[in-house]
Amino acid sequence: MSNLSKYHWDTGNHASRYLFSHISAQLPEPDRIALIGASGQGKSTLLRILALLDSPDEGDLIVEGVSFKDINPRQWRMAVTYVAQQAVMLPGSVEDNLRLVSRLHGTPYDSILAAQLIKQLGLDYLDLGKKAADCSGGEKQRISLLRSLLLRPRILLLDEITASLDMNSSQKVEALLLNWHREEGTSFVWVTHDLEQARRISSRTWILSQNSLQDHSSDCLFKAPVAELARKYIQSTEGGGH
Ligand SMILES: Nc1ncnc2c1ncn2[C@@H]1O[C@H](COP(=O)(O)OP(=O)(O)OP(=O)(O)O)[C@@H](O)[C@H]1O
Repeated sequence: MSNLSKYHWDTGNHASRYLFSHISAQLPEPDRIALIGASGQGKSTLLRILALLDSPDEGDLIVEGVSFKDINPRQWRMAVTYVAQQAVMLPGSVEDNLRLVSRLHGTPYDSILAAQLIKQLGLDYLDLGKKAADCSGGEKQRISLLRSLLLRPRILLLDEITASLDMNSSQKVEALLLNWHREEGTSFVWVTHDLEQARRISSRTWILSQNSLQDHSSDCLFKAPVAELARKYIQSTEGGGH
């Protein structure tokens, strides 16, 4: 992304007209990014823009040399896939939900991969014929992740996807995604409020704060004294974008 900006809904009520302003970052090679920042800084909005579910007001997004302006958004979303915090289940069974992705994109349904992922995510007890709407929040979250992985995107945008999971399920998701990154070369940008999780899953950490984006090596960032880290993390609340 290059010089990306999003204006506030209502510029009149804010010190700045920007939710975030002229932010840039590159993924020169497959990478693991944690995206952190105080509530309301625009992390979800940024992920939604990266997936073309919302539009930037300024700037450009480029994947493999192609600007978002020159590509069909559906094709873009096959390569850059957003996994929402509140998983949305489509009508029908769990299996209908998993098959939907291939139906939509005209690709064959990889039932072997689906079975592997179901197991790795600890969902093998689940009856695939069960109505997806009747699943628990944590089950829906994992089904929605699985649905996205079946697309084999280049970049996964993960919005607090372990927020409603117990520790054991959360660890399974982390292990699966780290392994997926290693084996498939998929990059991810993972929004989390859990700094320990950010440290475990990322090689770089982006901090969205005071309308701008800081890019840190996670190794260096998480070696910093806690007070320094907390200052970097929360300075956004001290009269930044709001
Ligand atoms: N153009 C805009 N698009 C999206 N959100 C906007 C816009 N202008 C202002 N906002 C406000 O900015 C905030 C951005 O919310 P968003 O969910 O992106 O933040 P977040 O950093 O993900 O927060 P949280 O950590 O609480 O999930 C919201 O309060 C929203 O109403």
